[in-house]
Amino acid sequence: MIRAIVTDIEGTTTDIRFVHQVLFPYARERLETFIRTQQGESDVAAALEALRAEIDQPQASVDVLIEKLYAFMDGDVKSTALKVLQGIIWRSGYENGDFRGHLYPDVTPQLKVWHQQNLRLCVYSSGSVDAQKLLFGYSDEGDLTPLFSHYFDTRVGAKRETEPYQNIAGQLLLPGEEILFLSDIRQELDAARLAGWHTCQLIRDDADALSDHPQVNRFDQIALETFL
Ligand SMILES: CSCCC(=O)C(=O)COP(=O)(O)O
Ligand SMILES: [Mg+2]
Repeated sequence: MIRAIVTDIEGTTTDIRFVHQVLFPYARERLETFIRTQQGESDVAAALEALRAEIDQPQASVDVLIEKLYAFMDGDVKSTALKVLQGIIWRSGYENGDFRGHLYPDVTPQLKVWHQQNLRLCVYSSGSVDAQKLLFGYSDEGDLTPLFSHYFDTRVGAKRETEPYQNIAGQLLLPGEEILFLSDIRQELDAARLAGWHTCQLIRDDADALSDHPQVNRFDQIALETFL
């Protein structure tokens, strides 16, 4: 019996175009000025130290770090440090009303149904936990953060590896067979299944439909009783 649903964001709850055409450019345009002016702030300084550790260059200058961050953005590298910095930059965009978190129209009604049914709802995204809370807190549908009990990002591990799914199950105090993972990416679903989780692939727009995971186009097509 499914007791917790863990959802990905990009391509699952949210249009990839919102992430790649709105969020990523917003952070990219502001990144260099932001780092140069805010590097003394404790959260930014901590992220820059984390980046030095990620690239194994403890003495790296701010210029080197900025260059590395641009390379990561170019390659859509899911660097934890980059994701933390992007999340900090996005806050002003949400707070100023420059954009709101996109959600496919089928997502919020189904999350509310599952919440009513006392299922635990969680997020696992490469975006930082703060960025996840911003997206759902300033969403097209209002503040949805009360629906979620847990948020996980790459600090628990990379989404295409199995260990993070084992860690998340441990934190939820649930066996894998009581957790359903929703994602558009086959390799993430493969990793979750290896941890014993149930899986369901969201096929939105032109997503990769080649997988042996159960597939749906919308959240309201997810029938929990079929995950035995
Ligand atoms: C929290 S919204 C930004 C998502 C993001 O930065 C990203 O890289 C997409 O990751 P996901 O794991 O949701 O596909
Ligand atoms: Mg995704």
